Amino acid sequence: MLTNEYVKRVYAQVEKRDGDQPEFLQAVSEVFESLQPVVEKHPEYEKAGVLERIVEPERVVKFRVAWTDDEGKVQVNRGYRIQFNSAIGPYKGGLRFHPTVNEGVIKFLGFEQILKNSLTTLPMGGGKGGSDFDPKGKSDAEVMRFCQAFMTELCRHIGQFTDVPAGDINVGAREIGYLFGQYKRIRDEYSGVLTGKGLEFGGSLARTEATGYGLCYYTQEALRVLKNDSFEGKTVVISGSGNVAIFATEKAQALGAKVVTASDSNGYVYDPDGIKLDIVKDIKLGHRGRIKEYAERVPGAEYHEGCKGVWTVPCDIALPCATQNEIDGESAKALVANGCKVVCEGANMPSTPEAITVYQENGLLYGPAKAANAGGVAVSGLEMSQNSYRLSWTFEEVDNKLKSIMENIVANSLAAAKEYGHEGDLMLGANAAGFVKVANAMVAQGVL
Ligand SMILES: NC(=O)C1=CN([C@@H]2O[C@H](COP(=O)(O)OP(=O)(O)OC[C@H]3O[C@@H](n4cnc5c(N)ncnc54)[C@H](OP(=O)(O)O)[C@@H]3O)[C@@H](O)[C@H]2O)C=CC1
Ligand SMILES: N=C(CCC(=O)O)C(=O)O
Repeated sequence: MLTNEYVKRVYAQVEKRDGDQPEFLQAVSEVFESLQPVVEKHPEYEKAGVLERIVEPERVVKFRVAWTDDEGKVQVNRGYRIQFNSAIGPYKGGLRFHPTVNEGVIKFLGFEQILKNSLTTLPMGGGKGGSDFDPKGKSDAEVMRFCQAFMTELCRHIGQFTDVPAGDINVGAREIGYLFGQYKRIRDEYSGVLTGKGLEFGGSLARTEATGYGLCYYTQEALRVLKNDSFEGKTVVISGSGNVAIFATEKAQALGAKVVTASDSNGYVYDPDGIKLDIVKDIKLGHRGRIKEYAERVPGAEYHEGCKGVWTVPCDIALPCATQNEIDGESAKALVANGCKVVCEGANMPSTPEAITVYQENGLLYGPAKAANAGGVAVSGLEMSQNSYRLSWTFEEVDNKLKSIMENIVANSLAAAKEYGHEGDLMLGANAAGFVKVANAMVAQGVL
């Protein structure tokens, strides 16, 4: 609940101005609740208007994307790039291609990205972009033509020292390659303007694995510090079967857990013997199939239509890795009833406020997305470092840096939580720790 007058006043402005953007309001509300003890301790932030400024993007770019499909029919989509905050570095954040994309969704993602990027301690500001383009069912040629049309406009606004996009939902290696090629063609510039690039043209080893691996490094460290426990012998429920889910599964299994689920937007599979990741990779990475196929290929595995049921599967640890608001209050209660003690978020904002309340009331270890899934953007930052050095580090070098960054995020979150009177609160600590660095930079740079 908001009680601090400054926080309440600014949030009321956001509600008035952006009332048609529910996901953005949800993201701001959670952060603002955490920041109340911070602004009370730092009156200089109110004097400098930091909250009023941090909730207003520095720039919103919205553009038409016209392209032709394989039948020669003209298609029109909307493109966005929201350059939210550059106080601590160039704008940095993913691109999402999904029919649900609108300005409010990109603003929630971009706002989360500001604090997430700060937590990595790397010099990256916050931004996000994407389009309502749906790659599902499109040919490679159609995806290429869309990406080329999208980048033809976007390239006016980005650059290695200005704004560095990367992947997110439905933007993977294929899309980044097409986007990179078009940027290079138009700007005649060979630079690290995107991350998640192919290894042949400046990509970083371990970037593909980074978000999922980082989620598990974060969870493992939080379990060690707070519960003197680990993944060893635990049953884990994971949602999604894309980039984050696949590599979270891989690392959780490597750390001794049994992962029993995977999902996509049609439904989920439950494998009591443990997910066979090679089969999931073949389905998803090999031929872009549906997760239903897993149950047809694996004896003993069950397929269930609809995604919500995944949260009724008994587990010790839940790692949501699909999309925002996939766990509501009812699903959170089901998790608790079935023994879940840990929820760490791989997806961005996958828990509703009601779900978070259930976690807190039942004493679950809750690792918020902006901290737990920061491994992806962290290795993106390391890709930018390698591009600047014009050299490549080994997988082990990058993976070791990633693990250290994620463990550091746990430590800094807990230190901030203690400083602001909420010892052990990983959500408040992450919001506070991420915010203070950005706020201090905004104060130092003047009112702009
Ligand atoms: N890629 C990255 O570097 C990072 C991603 N994230 C976040 O992680 C989450 C997953 O992203 P990523 O793995 O990259 O994306 P992918 O496109 O690789 O995978 C997304 C997965 O989530 C499922 N999904 C997407 N939308 C919905 C929906 N509305 N309902 C149910 N399932 C859905 C997809 O199923 P289907 O195939 O049927 O659509 C797919 O299995 C997102 O929240 C993203 O913002 C966070 C940090 C970094
Ligand atoms: N989609 C991402 C990754 C962003 C990036 O690597 O720039 C995220 O942090 O949500």
